[in-house]
Amino acid sequence: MGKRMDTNKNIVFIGMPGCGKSSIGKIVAERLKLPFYDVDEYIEKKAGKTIKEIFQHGEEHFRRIESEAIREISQNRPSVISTGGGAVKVPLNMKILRENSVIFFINRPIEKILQDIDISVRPLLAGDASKIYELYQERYPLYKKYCDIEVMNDREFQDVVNKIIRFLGKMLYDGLE
Ligand SMILES: Nc1ncnc2c1ncn2[C@@H]1O[C@H](COP(=O)(O)OP(=O)(O)O)[C@@H](O)[C@H]1O
Ligand SMILES: O=C(O)C1=C[C@@H](OP(=O)(O)O)[C@@H](O)[C@H](O)C1
Ligand SMILES: [Mg+2]
Repeated sequence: MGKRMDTNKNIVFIGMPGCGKSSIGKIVAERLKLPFYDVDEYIEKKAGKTIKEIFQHGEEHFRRIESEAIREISQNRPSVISTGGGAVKVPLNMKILRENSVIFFINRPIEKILQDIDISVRPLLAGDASKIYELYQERYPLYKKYCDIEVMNDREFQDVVNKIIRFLGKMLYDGLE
């Protein structure tokens, strides 16, 4: 039997923009009766601006604000945290999260993502949804590298959430290894 899971860990979701992190995170938090933080929402509330407006000052500017938000949110343990799709681009974000979290990679087929999302509110895809394929090539190795567990989101939300909760239960019992 492996090491027991520290029950004080955050539960973090990473994955492509539009893969379901915000929706799934919210349901998992409700089911586990834990506080829920969506990093993008937290940033918008704190800055009083939309993500799109913040991006007008450049991606680097957004990434700095995003890192600060991740650092602040990760201190409220235990919480459920849905990151933005690009959080994995900054190694320090992942160092902070890996110290005190269980990290789930939500993987959703790109075709399904393209069916659902409104690209106008996702600055990196604005004007050209096919950019998502390039993003996927670039980021897939990072999502794999930083996650503890990969979960496919190609069914109903409730099925995916049940799977995540079963994993967490198993971890509590057996540990991560
Ligand atoms: N399993 C699913 N079933 C139905 N719709 C889904 C599913 N997963 C994601 N979606 C839809 O995809 C869109 C993006 O989801 P969201 O939670 O905002 O993703 P993210 O936070 O990863 O960008 C939403 O409209 C959401 O309802
Ligand atoms: O992939 C990215 O770089 C981004 C994803 C967005 O979040 P979602 O993954 O929730 O769409 C948001 O943080 C911002 O537009 C940048
Ligand atoms: Mg989101």
